[in-house]
Amino acid sequence: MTFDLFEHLEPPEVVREELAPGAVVLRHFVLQHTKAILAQVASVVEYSPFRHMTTPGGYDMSVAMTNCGDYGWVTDRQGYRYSRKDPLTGKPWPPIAPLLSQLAIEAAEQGGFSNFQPNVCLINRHAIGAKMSLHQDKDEKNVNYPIVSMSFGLPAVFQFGGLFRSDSVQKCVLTQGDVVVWGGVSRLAYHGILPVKAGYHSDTQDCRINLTFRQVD
Ligand SMILES: O=C(O)CCC(=O)C(=O)O
Ligand SMILES: [Fe+2]
Repeated sequence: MTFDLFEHLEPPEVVREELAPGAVVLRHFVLQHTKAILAQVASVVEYSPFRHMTTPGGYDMSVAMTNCGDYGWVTDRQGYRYSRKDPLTGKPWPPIAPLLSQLAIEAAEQGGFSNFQPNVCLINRHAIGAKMSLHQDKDEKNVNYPIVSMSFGLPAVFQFGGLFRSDSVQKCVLTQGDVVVWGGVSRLAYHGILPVKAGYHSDTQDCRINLTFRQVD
């Protein structure tokens, strides 16, 4: 018989924090699914391992990445793009598990976007010190769909700005189970992650895991 310590606990209360028009943080939205989601990440990683990709400018990214879905986001000296095949394995990326798509769709709905059918899940692993500089997610053919981002493990400071790199940014700490949804007039907002501070999390040890769901076409 399996015994789940948390089986009888009430799901945690979801707290909404509006960041900007079309952009919201849903605190704890996927917290109760952490173990199942991280198990799915582990099975993706077995098939398509984490790797440090190279930017078009020739720098290795500090964040290690992999993908699941019909396409995966990749970068190398040739540029940023979506690719049907994992360049490391030469094979298609593993599929997005139904639980992951379902939760991403529900989060998008809570964010006010009811038309979302994700076909890419980019998985980021931030070791201590890893960061993601301010950028726009703009490699998707269709930017009418939102981005849904789920965070696990070590906390990180998420920066969320405006449509220009020079716009001021809001900072918010994302912790395990938090989901950020941005779309509509905020879809092309600049955002990033400050270097992850040293720490230990019992579910992810010395790293942060982030999943961003996208519908690229
Ligand atoms: O790690 C995060 O919270 C954001 C990730 C991100 O912006 C991206 O993968 O494009
Ligand atoms: Fe991004």
